[in-house]
Amino acid sequence: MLKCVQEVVHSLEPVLVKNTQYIHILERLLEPERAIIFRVPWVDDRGETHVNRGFRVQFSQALGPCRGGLRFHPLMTLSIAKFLGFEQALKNALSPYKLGGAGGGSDFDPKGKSEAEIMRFCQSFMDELHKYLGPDQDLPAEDLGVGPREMGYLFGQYKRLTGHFQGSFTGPKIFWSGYSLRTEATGYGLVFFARLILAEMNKELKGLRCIVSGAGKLAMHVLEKLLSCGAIPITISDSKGYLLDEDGFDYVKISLLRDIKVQQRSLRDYVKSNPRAKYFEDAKPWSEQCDIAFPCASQNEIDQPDAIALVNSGCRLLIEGSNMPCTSQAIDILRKSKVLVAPAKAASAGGVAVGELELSNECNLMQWSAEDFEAKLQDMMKQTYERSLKTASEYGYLKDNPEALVHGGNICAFLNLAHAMIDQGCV
Ligand SMILES: NC(=O)c1ccc[n+]([C@@H]2O[C@H](COP(=O)([O-])OP(=O)(O)OC[C@H]3O[C@@H](n4cnc5c(N)ncnc54)[C@H](O)[C@@H]3O)[C@@H](O)[C@H]2O)c1
Repeated sequence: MLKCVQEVVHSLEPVLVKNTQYIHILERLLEPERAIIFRVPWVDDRGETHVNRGFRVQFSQALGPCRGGLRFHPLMTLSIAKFLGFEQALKNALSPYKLGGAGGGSDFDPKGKSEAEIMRFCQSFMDELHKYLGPDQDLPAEDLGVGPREMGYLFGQYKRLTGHFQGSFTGPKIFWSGYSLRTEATGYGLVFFARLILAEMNKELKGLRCIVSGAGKLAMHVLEKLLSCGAIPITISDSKGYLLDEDGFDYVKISLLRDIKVQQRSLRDYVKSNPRAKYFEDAKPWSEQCDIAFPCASQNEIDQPDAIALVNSGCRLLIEGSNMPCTSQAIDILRKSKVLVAPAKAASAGGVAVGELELSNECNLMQWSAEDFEAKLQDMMKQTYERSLKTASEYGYLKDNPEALVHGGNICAFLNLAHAMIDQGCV
C-alpha cells in the first residue's frame, strides 16, 4: 500500500505545490471509507470444517458506487485489499465512467479444491459480504483466482439473500443472453493500449516480440489479441516457472496452453508436443530478448534484477497488466533507462469499461455483439489514453517523456476525485 501511495504522491507533486488544498484532500482520500474483515467458514468434501478470512475495502465512493475485483489467493491480506482498492479508485476515476473503487477477496486458495468446495466457499463468503453490496453501493468483479465460475456462485448467493436480480455483478454470464467480452476485456484492452502508444511513434505491433507473464485470464487474452495484431508472443509463466516458444504461440498452441491450465498441469507439458520450446523452472521471463513486456501475473513480479534484465533484453515498452507489477527499485531502473511504462490504472481498465457496458440499459436492449463490445472497448481505451496524455502535457510532461502516461494518469484520476470531494464537502 505504502509503495503505491508513494508513487502517486510523486506524480502529484506539481499539483500539490500549486494548490495546498489538495494536500488535505489527499489525506482524506488515503483513508478508505470502509474496510470490512470477516470470517468465512466452510465445509470440505470430507465434512471437515475450515475457516478463511474475507476482506472488502471500499476506498472511495466520491464519484459513484464502488466497483472492484475480488481476489482469492492464499497470500491475500487486508493490506493487499487496501492497495487494490486504492488503485481501483484511481483507475475508475480515470475511466470515462462515474464510479468509486473497492478491492477485496480472501486468503482462500482455490487450487486443488473441488467444484462443490468452491461453490460452498463462495456462498459462505457472500453470506457476510452481501450486507455491504448493492447497485448503489458496491458491486464486485473478477480478479486473481476469481473468474466467471466464482462470480456465478457469488451472484447466485447474493440473489438468494437479497431477493433481487438488479445489481448483477460483472463476470457471471448466467443472466446474459447476448455476448459480453467481460473476461476478455482487460487483456484485449491492454493490447489496444499498446497499439495506441505505438501508433504515436508511427509503429505497429506486427512483428514485435512480446513477453507475457502469468497464464490466467489476463495473460491468455493478451496472447490471443497480440496474435490477431500480428505480434509474436513468446512467453507465459506461472508461480513455478516460465515457458519460452521462440517460434511464437499460435491459436492452436494457445488452445493447448488453456487445456494445460484447466487441467492444472505443469506448463512443462507444452514442450512434449512443441519440442523447440523450453521450460525454465523457478525463473521469470524478463531476460528474454523482446520489444514489449506485458506483466500479467501479480504485484511486485518485477524486482530490480528483473528490471535490469528487461532493459538488457532490449525492452523499450512495458504495459502493466497486473496492478503494481514493479517494485520501487525496479521502477527506478526503468525510469533511468527511459523504458516507457503504461500504468495499469490506464492500460488495464478494459474490464471496468465492459463491466459498465454490460450493466447499461442500451446494451441489454440492443443485445450487442462481440464486435460492438470490442469497438466500444477500443474507444474507451483511446479516451483513457488521450485523457492521461492531455493532463500530462498540462503539467509539463511532453508525450515523448517515458513517464508521461504514469504521471498524467495519476494526476487526472486524482483531480477528478478531488473535485468531487471538494464539491461534496468534508464527508
Ligand atoms: N481479470 C481482470 O479483470 C483484471 C483486471 C485488472 C487487473 N488484473 C490483474 O491481473 C493479474 C492477473 O489476473 P488474472 O485475472 O489473470 O488472474 P488469474 O487467477 O486468472 O491468473 C493469474 C495467473 O498468474 C499466475 N501467477 C500467480 N502468481 C504468480 C507469480 N508469482 N509468478 C508468475 N505467475 C504467477 C497464476 O499461475 C495464474 O496463471 C492480477 O494481478 C490482477 O490483479 C486482472
